[in-house]
Amino acid sequence: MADQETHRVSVVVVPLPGQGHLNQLLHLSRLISSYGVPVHYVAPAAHTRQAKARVQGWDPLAVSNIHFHEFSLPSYETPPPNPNDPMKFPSQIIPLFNASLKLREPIYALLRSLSSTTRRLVVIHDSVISYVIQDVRLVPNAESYCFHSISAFTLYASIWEQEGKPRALLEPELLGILDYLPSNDGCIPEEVIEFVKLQMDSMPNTSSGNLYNSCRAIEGPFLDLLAKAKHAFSDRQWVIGPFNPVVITNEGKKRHYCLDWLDKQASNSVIFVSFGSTTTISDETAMEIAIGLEKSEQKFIWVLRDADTGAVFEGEIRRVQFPEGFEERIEGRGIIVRDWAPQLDILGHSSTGGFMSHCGWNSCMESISMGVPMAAWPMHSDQPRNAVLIEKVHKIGLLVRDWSQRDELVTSTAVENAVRRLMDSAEGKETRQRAQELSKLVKESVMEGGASRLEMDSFIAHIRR
Ligand SMILES: O=c1ccn([C@@H]2O[C@H](COP(=O)(O)OP(=O)(O)O[C@H]3O[C@H](CO)[C@@H](O)[C@H](O)[C@H]3O)[C@@H](O)[C@H]2O)c(=O)[nH]1
Repeated sequence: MADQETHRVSVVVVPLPGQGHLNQLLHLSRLISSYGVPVHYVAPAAHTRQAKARVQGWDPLAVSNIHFHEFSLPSYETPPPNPNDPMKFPSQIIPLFNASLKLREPIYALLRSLSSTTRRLVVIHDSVISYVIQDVRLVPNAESYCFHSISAFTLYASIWEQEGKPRALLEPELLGILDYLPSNDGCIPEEVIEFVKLQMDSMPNTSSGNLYNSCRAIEGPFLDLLAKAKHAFSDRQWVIGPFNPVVITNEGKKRHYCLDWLDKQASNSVIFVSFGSTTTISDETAMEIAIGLEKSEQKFIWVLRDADTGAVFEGEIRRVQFPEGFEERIEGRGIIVRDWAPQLDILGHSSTGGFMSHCGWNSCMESISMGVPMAAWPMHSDQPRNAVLIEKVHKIGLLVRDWSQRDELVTSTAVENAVRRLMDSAEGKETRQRAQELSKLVKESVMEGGASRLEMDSFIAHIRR
């Protein structure tokens, strides 16, 4: 797809420096660069390194037209996560988010210098870091697009609530879904609500459109509602997900040992248990998961790592004490990974038949793309609402624990039951079948002529106009 006219447009992407955000915009950079458009990826140095080291399914070093701009930040506190905090939001990274606001000036300087090298400068920024790109309005040939890192369903639900839950214009089926909305209590601390508000207030009122890492096959009705809703100062939208590759090529990359283990397991026989990059569970909960997995008698890969800190490559790996003899008893049946695991590769492996997840939006999109049904255990942020999309809307997962019971300990019996239901029951089989059907539609949507591919083509044509 090489382009003769790459000099006509350059793209700058600005993620929030957290894994779930860095990852999506790095995948999007790959998609845009595949049209021959140069992309400038802007983040603090450690977080650029993080994004590149962790991305799966392709090699960012092999793509010559993604340029990484690594900025330094003023020093900020990097406390460890607190496993016993009942609020599971990763408060330890708030100092990093606040320090990132200092990127406003260097980003403005970068935009000014790139502005003279291109006819049009396109800035794609995460909605929750709008503050740092607000000077885009001072760059005459620049225009900005807002990327939403969460599901359209969750975004629409919050707009609907802010508007006082109007019912008049909504189809009964959609109202039925919105009526399931779990409370936002316990999702996000006050400090982060204030941080997000600052970002919304900084959003350029000249924003040229909204970009979603979603797919009409997954969230069509909610994307239509968002197109009509007055938010983010623009009614233009492009729905171009999944950003993650749906076919994985890891040529040349060292293979993780758990993939070799998966090669030896039967199709759909392994449950993958992982709670993303922002959740730290208590020793007590880890103990319940251990006992539950053992009692379920199912094969598993369990990623037992603490959430990232603000200094992503520093900090100790916590070791949880397991029940006596646990690790010997599960040998051959289960693997515990204590560091970063190749989640996309694991979900794409034919032996993986279920995913116990916190329902971060990346995890949902990756699981849906790969056709893996979920056992939803939302922890914070948008996750309880994403779980509604998984469990109620598409019926491609079940709940480990309802959000209304978030203050109670999830027992080993609850874990065992969820694992058995998903991996070893008629209900689990039907759930997996639905997940595989949805995956097929999602994969088709990013192929030539598919809905997401056409919208991506249209976005590229629009920025090259
Ligand atoms: O050992 C690991 C752990 C995580 N991942 C990857 O890390 C990403 C995690 O992203 P996500 O599933 O979205 O979870 P969080 O890291 O918790 O993401 C934050 O950001 C998301 C996007 O805004 C939100 O939806 C979440 O609620 C929020 O917690 C995914 O791509 C995973 O594949 C790995 O590859 N290996």
